[in-house]
Amino acid sequence: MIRFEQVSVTYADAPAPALQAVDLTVPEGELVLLVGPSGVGKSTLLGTVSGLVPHFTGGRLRGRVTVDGRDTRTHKPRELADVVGTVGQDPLAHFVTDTVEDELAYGMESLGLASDVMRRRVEETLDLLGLAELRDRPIATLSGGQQQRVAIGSVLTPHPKVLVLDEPTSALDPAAAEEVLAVLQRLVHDLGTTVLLAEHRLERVVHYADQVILIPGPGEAPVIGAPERIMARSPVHPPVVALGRLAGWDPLPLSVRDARRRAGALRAQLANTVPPLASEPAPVPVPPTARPGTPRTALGRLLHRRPQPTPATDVTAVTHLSVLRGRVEALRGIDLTVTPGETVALMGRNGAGKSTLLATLVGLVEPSSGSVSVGGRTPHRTRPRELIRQVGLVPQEPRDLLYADTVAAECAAADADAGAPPGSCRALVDELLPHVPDATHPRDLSEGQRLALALAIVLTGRPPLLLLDEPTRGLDYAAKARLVDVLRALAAEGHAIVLATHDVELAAELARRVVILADGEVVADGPTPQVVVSSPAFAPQVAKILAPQEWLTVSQVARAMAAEAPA
Ligand SMILES: Nc1ncnc2c1ncn2[C@@H]1O[C@H](COP(=O)(O)OP(=O)(O)OP(=O)(O)O)[C@@H](O)[C@H]1O
Ligand SMILES: Nc1ncnc2c1ncn2[C@@H]1O[C@H](COP(=O)(O)OP(=O)(O)OP(=O)(O)O)[C@@H](O)[C@H]1O
Repeated sequence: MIRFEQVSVTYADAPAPALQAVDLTVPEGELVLLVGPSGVGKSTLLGTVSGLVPHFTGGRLRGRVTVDGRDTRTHKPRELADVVGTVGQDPLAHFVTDTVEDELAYGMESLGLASDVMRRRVEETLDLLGLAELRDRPIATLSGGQQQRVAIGSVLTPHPKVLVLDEPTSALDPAAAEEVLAVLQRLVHDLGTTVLLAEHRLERVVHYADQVILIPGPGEAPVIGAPERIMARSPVHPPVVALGRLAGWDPLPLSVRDARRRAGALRAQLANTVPPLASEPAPVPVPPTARPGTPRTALGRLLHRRPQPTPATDVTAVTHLSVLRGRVEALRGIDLTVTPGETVALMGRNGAGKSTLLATLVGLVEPSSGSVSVGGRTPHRTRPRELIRQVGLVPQEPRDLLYADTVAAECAAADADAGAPPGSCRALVDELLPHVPDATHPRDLSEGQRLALALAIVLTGRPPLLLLDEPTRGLDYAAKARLVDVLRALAAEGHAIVLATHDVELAAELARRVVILADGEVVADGPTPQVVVSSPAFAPQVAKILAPQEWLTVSQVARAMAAEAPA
């Protein structure tokens, strides 16, 4: 259905091709998963199928890509629209109408479908993706995950033969991600649709794939094959595969169910070992601003070189907080206290109120009742200049924080805003991610680079309370591990960290405490193992495989096995 013949793509002014020597075929009626580390050209490959590369991105495409026999270079994306449905990494940028229902109908209208067909498909899709209650809502008022569902729904309604999806579950809660993948699988099985999708969170998708395409590194030729065969050698792989490799399981399991069947011996081996703490060292009961002594980490030293802001009181406290957004009661009666050095994961389904809670802590949203105190101040009544020394938010879309034309200008502005010496923000960017060029427009950075820049800008103010909204969207496993190191270092320096996330693996790795929101209320709040191990939605893969034992991550198991091994 999709054929790549000797395809290479070189963007304007790029020193090397973003994609090289791609020669493969995606058969009709299969779900094919595209994997590889960040920046190897996955989005570029998907773009050549929908025609966005090179028609919209510029650059030079060599070789030939055909979809259902049509050459994507000679057909404009518009002329491929009846065959290919595409969801990009940033759905918000591609919405064309204002409300949910209109957006679902738009693609069909452009293709001139009969109105009774359109009506039926809109209803079907609203149900399929759990959007019925939101049908009249302006898209701009939806939560991140709700918007992503609309974007997926809008490409399903025209029933294209081919679906091309770039990280379609990145903003979805775990249950919604499973539902969307089940829908895609149904289209593949029942309608013979061909699906090509790129995803970083392989734990969510690999067991649905008929085949996997791996691009192992920049400029390297892709390989395609059965998921088990590719996962056995892939540098990016989900925890279930990492555990399988560690335990020497052959064949390698791809699903929790297969792994549980093989895990008897490992469970017995670990039965008498108490899982070491997966997360950061014990909380430091002193706020970062008042902490004496020499910081232990490079990042800590970097942060400490800067002038100390006024000492803040230690805790963040939210009491009986309720928030109204439009007519939606987004938060109801929330009580929450966060102490210095604590890392808290805020989880819950799409629309549960996580982003709203973070927005309230930085004063972007006013409580309708109850109170919020951050460093002794009430956020929405505090001047921004003063507040950035108490609390910083890295938003779900880091782009929302970036205004300047270059990385250098962003950093200079951040230094000035925070009253930090020139060069402070830039040094932080380098620490987080080397080789981010000064002169690049933030728009042209990769997802991971943009996140590093946003994080550095926020950290320049050295806020004792750091908030991150879905910080692992678009990050590969290596970048995620770096982010974990950085956040652990910050927690060790006494920063309090609250992260809203759907990434159960990140929460298991990083957070000592998990708070679960449902429909605007706190429904669970406790130590990570206790909250997540028995939860089908929020348990990480290792917990599901080794339950009822309370192991959360592969690194915990690896440490325990190493400690047991004879010297
Ligand atoms: N429009 C563009 N102009 C110039 N360079 C680009 C453009 N889009 C992507 N690139 C560069 O091409 C390379 C491949 O990018 P691409 O987005 O395809 O990678 P990816 O594998 O999808 O990465 P990620 O997993 O981070 O999304 C990167 O080095 C990127 O900076
Ligand atoms: N401006 C607004 N007007 C009306 N409703 C809104 C507005 N902003 C948010 N909401 C609603 O408030 C609820 C909470 O949204 P919020 O963004 O806090 O959820 P979330 O838990 O962060 O979701 P996600 O996981 O999808 O990011 C959702 O039902 C959302 O649709």
